Amino acid sequence: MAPSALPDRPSTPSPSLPRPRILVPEKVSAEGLALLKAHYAVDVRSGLSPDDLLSLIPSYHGLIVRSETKVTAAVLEAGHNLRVVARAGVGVDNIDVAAATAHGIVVVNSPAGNIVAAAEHTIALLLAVARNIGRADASLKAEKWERSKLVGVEVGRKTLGIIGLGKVGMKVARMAIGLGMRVVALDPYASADVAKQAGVQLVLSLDALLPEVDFLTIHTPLLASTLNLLGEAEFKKMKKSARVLNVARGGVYNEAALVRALDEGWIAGAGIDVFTTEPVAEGTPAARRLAGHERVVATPHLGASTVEAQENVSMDVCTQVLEILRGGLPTAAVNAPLIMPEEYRRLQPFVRLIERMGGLYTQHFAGGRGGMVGGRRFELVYHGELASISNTRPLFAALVKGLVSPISDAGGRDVNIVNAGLVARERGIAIDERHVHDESSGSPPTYAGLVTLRSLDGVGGEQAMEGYVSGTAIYISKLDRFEANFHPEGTLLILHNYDQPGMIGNVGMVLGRHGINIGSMQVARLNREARLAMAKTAAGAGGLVDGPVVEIGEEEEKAAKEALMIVGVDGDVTKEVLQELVEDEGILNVSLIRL
Ligand SMILES: NC(=O)C1=CN([C@@H]2O[C@H](COP(=O)(O)OP(=O)(O)OC[C@H]3O[C@@H](n4cnc5c(N)ncnc54)[C@H](O)[C@@H]3O)[C@@H](O)[C@H]2O)C=CC1
Ligand SMILES: O=C(O)C(=O)COP(=O)(O)O
Repeated sequence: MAPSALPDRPSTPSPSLPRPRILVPEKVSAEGLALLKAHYAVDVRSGLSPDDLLSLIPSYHGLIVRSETKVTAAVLEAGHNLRVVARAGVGVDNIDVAAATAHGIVVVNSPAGNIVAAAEHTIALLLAVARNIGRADASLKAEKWERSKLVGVEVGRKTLGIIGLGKVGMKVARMAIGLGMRVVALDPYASADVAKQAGVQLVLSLDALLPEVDFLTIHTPLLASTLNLLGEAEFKKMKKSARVLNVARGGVYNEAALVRALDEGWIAGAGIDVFTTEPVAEGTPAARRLAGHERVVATPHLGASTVEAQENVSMDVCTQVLEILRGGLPTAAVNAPLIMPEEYRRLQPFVRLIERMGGLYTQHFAGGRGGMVGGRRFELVYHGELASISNTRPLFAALVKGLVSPISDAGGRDVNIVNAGLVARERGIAIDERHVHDESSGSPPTYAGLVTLRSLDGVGGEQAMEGYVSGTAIYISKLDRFEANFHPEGTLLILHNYDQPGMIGNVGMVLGRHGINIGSMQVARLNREARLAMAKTAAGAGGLVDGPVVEIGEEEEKAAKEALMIVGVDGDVTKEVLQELVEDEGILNVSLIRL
């Protein structure tokens, strides 16, 4: 997702708006931060206490953390400007994701940036535990020479058990097979085919796994279902010579039980990188005893701490933060519909188009009044290329965001793709989606994809709008009964007027008097169906419904010449300006649209 592929949003915020601010309370690699520093104010502040974080967070729009910062519900509540929390790594157990979702804050991570590092660290601990590397090093530094006390075991031809055969687990499996080990794994969600191809034997229960293994490693996330997955009963089922590893999360092995298993000799040793409470020195007695145990090789959560992994995760998350703060979509959102990078380029212009259509609906048809959007039923119809897209969740969410953003009073916080579904339900907005594959259905062949938005129970009958994407540019091609072709962008005045001489000049004069610059102007005329309907009504009035000669009265003639004037403006359009415009001869109404 190169920034150059981004649509036409400004690459830096407008100078009149305060620069968005990003807080980085942990060590995050400079490569990614440099990307952000070009656009935003980035404050790297390590060593913050939880109270410091709470008091600082209200002025930040983005927060980038690793595993040390606890992003609690209180922090998310206090961060009323926050739009994104980025985890420069994999595990998000230090972030209250549910609270972030409720507040409409996107949580992103780097799902693959550090898996090699984590797998290699696991292998490092495996060999260190097998060959007593930690004790040997300490002993030699204490000027001892204890060769006979430090005899190890080989890993080749031994059995490694893996719990959690995901990205890290699978990498560890391949490396272990490379070391000549037999690998057995337990993961109820793993693909049997993938496991088989990698030469890993899947088992179905802990009971089948534990008595078999010489080494055991866990690579699951910390979840309610994995907390204390192994306790005293499980350690007792293992061989006395077995050694266990943990480069996933503290708590999957019950720490007190593991200490007891080592003390009592139920197992022979452990290699531990992660603890229930970190840093360990300030942690629980069990965590401290584990780290200090002579049969344990302990490292201070170093699994992801390689130069390469830190560069990867930093680039991954900073690119997403940049994108989100520009109004774009993340590629690895933990709490939002996931858009794969290959889908991103294709969907992004449509997401923008549909969001703008929603904004246009609320501000033009509903006049910015929330009551006219809430409780409504909409139909979103995808034509052309768009009709073949099966994952339309981002498009659906974009419509909700567009409809609700202009009337959102959620403390000024933007509605985004994370909380859009929730917001729609709260406001009683229903959206039906329809895919129209028929090319002859009205989709002009040059359009990459056409979208129709209808309000099915709009006041005064059905209201419809059409838009399309060409390249990365977006256009509105129909607004109710009018054929248009304008970019739904910036500040627009949409004037509904009689199509008579002098209209453009008058509007120009009013705006000029108020120092408002016109950036673009377009006249949208009634579409064919509207003109035909008009003619039929007129003919009906004259009693000549299907007759060749249609007598059109003065009023009908005027109505047949209705048009929309779409004026792109720079500068502030006040209520007074709108009033003056609407008082102009020939203007039926005016709406001010900010997109
Ligand atoms: N120590 C460190 O610095 C690092 C730690 N990690 C941690 O490693 C863990 C794994 O990361 P990934 O492989 O990227 O995650 P992943 O999501 O790719 O894999 C996790 C696997 O665990 C499996 N699983 C879930 N519940 C299970 C259960 N009850 N029994 C058996 N299997 C279960 C899932 O099916 C999945 O295949 C995460 O907790 C992550 O935070 C990751 C990177 C660095
Ligand atoms: O990515 C993960 O899940 C990790 O545990 C890495 O943690 P860290 O970023 O090194 O604090």
